[in-house]
Amino acid sequence: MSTLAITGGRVLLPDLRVVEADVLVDADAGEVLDVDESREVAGDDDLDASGGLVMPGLVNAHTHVAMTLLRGYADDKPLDAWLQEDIWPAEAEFGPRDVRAGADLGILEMVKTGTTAFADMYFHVPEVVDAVRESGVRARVGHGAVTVGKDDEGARADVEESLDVAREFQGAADGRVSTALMPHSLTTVDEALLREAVETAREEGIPVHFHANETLDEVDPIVSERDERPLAYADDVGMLGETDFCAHGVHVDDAEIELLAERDTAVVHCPASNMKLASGMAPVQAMLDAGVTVALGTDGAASNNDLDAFDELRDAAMLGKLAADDASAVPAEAAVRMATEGGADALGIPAGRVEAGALADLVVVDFDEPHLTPAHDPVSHLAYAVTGSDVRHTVCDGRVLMRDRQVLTMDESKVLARARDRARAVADRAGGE
Ligand SMILES: N[C@@H](CCSC[C@H]1O[C@@H](n2cnc3c(=O)[nH]cnc32)[C@H](O)[C@@H]1O)C(=O)O
Ligand SMILES: [Zn+2]
Repeated sequence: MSTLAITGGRVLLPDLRVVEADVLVDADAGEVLDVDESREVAGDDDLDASGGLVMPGLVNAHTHVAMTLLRGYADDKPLDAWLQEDIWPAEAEFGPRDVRAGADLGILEMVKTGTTAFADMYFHVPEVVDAVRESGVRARVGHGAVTVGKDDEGARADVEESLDVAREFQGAADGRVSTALMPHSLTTVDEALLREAVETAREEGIPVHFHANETLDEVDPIVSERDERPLAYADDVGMLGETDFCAHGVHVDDAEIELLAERDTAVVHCPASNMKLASGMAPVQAMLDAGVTVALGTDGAASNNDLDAFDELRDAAMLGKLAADDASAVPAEAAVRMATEGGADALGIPAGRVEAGALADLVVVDFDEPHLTPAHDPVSHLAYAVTGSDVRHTVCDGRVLMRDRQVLTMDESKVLARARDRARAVADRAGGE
């Protein structure tokens, strides 16, 4: 067994207490062996955490990672117009190599800003899997299926591709890749095809991930056509299981919140995307009060416009107060839990906590910075003052991916150059800016 010791720092424990301790990791099994307050650990390799805080790697539980190529491509529009007029025409120009370049760029950004696991809904998924494999991060991936605007054959093929991808890549990259059936949303996938695919997913034990109740433009037609709330429809289709997770949950009523809690279906809150597209404010404190598992997601880089999960943490704590009209809503501890164990729960991975037996998905945040001084309460800083650029080391599955801000598994300048070239060519083909 080879071991990694993370020494000299403080450690964020699962109960959110912060103690002086070293962390010993089994680098082969990718697991935390010990959190040692006596500071007597020694490992085959050592990461210096002095002046820093060892904490769980953040989980970005909803993104479209290759959309980094469209960062800043189209801003300042509502969801529907933004997707139809700008994003979908540009994405129609994406080939596999574009998705790979965008995925590499997004993963590089996430590793540098302390995210160790993410959920990704996109297309050309084999490219995303390769990017995950080579970079060393962890992800639950899926093919986003859309049937609107397609003929019967094309619609069925897209939904089948989503099932096929989920079957094929489950367990890839030494188990760091898991999968889900990913119907895009309740309004963009045909009902009969949706029911059939979800039934198959249930039989085969495949989780389901989808966009839900993001905007009123999406909720209102369902309510008027079906005379039921979107999540009642989703429940009837069978996509609110305990391994399932939906993104957004902005416009949910009390009965839908109850349903999510009863079914143990996680909601991925995406505050920056919801603000930028003016989608609305998710009732996060009400969901937490009802016992819903809430995770955090950046959504794609084109509606954020970065993949820094620490930004998301801060936005969640801020927007949660505004939504509840209560400054005590979504306190720092709740936001930190959403970004760590909430995300791990949504993705179904035993991470998000620094304790023996958990996955060794860890980051070290530098606290020796002007904007983090003094540190009366480190958890407050994590929610309100830390940014992704404060991350010193990133470890995933027991392997050091970034040491002293140097990413070891990717060639940073090459990734940036390739992404710039690919993004420019996509924009040219799409006739954009
Ligand atoms: N197979 C589909 C692709 C779906 S991938 C998932 C899609 O979600 C889109 N997307 C990104 N952000 C959001 C959002 O906030 N709400 C809904 N869709 C989004 C993204 O641009 C991407 O097209 C097709 O052939 O069109
Ligand atoms: Zn999305």
